[in-house]
Amino acid sequence: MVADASKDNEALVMSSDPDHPANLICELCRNFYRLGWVTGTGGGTSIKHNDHIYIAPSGVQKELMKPADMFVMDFPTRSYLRKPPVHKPSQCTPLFLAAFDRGAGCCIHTHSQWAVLITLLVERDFGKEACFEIQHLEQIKGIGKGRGKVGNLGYFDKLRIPIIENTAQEEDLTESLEKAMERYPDTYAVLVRRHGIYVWGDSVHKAKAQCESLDYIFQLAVEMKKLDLPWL
Ligand SMILES: CSCCC(=O)C(=O)COP(=O)(O)O
Ligand SMILES: [Zn+2]
Repeated sequence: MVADASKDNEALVMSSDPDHPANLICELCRNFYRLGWVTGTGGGTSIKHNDHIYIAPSGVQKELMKPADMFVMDFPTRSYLRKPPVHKPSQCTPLFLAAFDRGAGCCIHTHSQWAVLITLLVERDFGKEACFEIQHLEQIKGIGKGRGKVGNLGYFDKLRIPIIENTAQEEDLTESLEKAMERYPDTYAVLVRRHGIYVWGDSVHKAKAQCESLDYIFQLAVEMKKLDLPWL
């Protein structure tokens, strides 16, 4: 039986376990705010736990969220089990779902300035999907080889992160994000020009570690560009 979303269903989000997804999203977003990843209500995080998707509200200060603010969706039916009446679910929801459809357990969306700068440094190639490419950095080992593949990239592997063009509304990014995921089946991230990045992983731990590794690489790549050092 599917629960009635109009009822509070507080039990779905109230837990003393710090690893409960509703608690984790709040804790992660507080930390991401300090990194400049979810500034001014932008960005966010969603977690899939078994058949439940935990989604933050839209347009709220992500570092101030409480577990009771969380939406809970039933993944197989895409119906809401819990809808806090004062909010709408994140506009990023269809993009998070695209990652969950491909086996992710957590998806992080940041507005990191390093990610945005990378999208400005990689030229738009009309008719072709733009892609950030870099090689020979130790931190590349922080990124998985791809869905269904064991282990992480090696020092001599090339890291490729596709870049899609921004749209007026976040939801309208879904189609191009899905196309980029199909074109780059091994990627765990997609950059959005002049906007930010979506990063996912099999687990919360992996999504967070990959997001941190990528942000480090993007910052380094921007500094390398300033010094005229090659990425490849
Ligand atoms: C200044 S934020 C603009 C919307 C956006 O890009 C975003 O990531 C936030 O979406 P949400 O609906 O989760 O607030
Ligand atoms: Zn955004």
